[in-house]
Amino acid sequence: MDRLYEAVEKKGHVCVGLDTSVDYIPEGFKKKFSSVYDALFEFNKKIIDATEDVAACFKVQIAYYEALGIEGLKVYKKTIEYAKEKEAIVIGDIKRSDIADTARMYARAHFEGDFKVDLVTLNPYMGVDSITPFLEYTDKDKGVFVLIKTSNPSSKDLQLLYAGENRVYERVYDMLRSLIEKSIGEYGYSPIGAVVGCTNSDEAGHIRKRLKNMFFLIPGYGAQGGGAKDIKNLLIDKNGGVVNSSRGILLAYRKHGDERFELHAREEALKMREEILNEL
Ligand SMILES: O=C(O)c1cc(=O)[nH]c(=O)n1[C@@H]1O[C@H](COP(=O)(O)O)[C@@H](O)[C@H]1O
Repeated sequence: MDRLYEAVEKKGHVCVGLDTSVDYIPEGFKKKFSSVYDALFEFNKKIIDATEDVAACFKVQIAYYEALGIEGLKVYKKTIEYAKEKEAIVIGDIKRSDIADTARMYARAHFEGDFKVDLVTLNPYMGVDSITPFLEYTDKDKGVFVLIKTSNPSSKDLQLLYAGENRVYERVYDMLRSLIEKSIGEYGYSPIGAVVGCTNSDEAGHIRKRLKNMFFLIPGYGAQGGGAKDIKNLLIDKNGGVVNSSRGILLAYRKHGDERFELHAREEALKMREEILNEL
């Protein structure tokens, strides 16, 4: 998390989401390759090349690759490796949750194995023992983002319910608090971060105050309606979070009526960075 904090200081708040659906690849570009998997990897490479100096990190959403089977997972692996070659910080958006022994295998798969990344997203629904196996890697420079208040409309179905005096998402924080407090890094953040969408403007200020020492992964920007104005209340002293945009960046070219996707992705990422900084 310290490295992510430093990346935000250096490059701004943008996290480029590589949720690359094959349908997002321009036809002209796709035609240059004999397989859809090559097209997918080359598309990701060009997006990484075009945005690496603007992006604090990349988030690779595994579902888009899993959906294509083994060959898709090879592209997931190669995409992570390519970003790592560029010394980028990579979040594996895997949203896992399972009993401790199984969680240990997920942790091994995504922190040590073929799909090795710096940070992963976790679903806290199964309780603290589904999270702790991942924390065995925090001394190896790894971290996690736990879903707290997500960006989707149905996040209110469970996360906003009261469990006693506090809402469920606050209880998730309370469940993690002692682990957070014993692992604070150089800039005041734990390797246990929080996913908090920027579509929750009513709760944003309260969430930021309540979730002490958690660095935020903030999705919902652009395609889901979140904007720069929604970010300010989720940050502290202009840092403390990265803001993800996936479709907004990958598909920026479609607004321009040409296929220069890397150029438009870069422009979109620059614009997003600027818009956020202007609000802070
Ligand atoms: O954990 C996430 O990244 C996540 C949490 C959340 O609350 N909402 C959310 O949209 N996401 C992810 O963030 C990305 C959003 O994509 P876009 O809406 O295209 O920018 C997708 O990869 C989602 O899976």
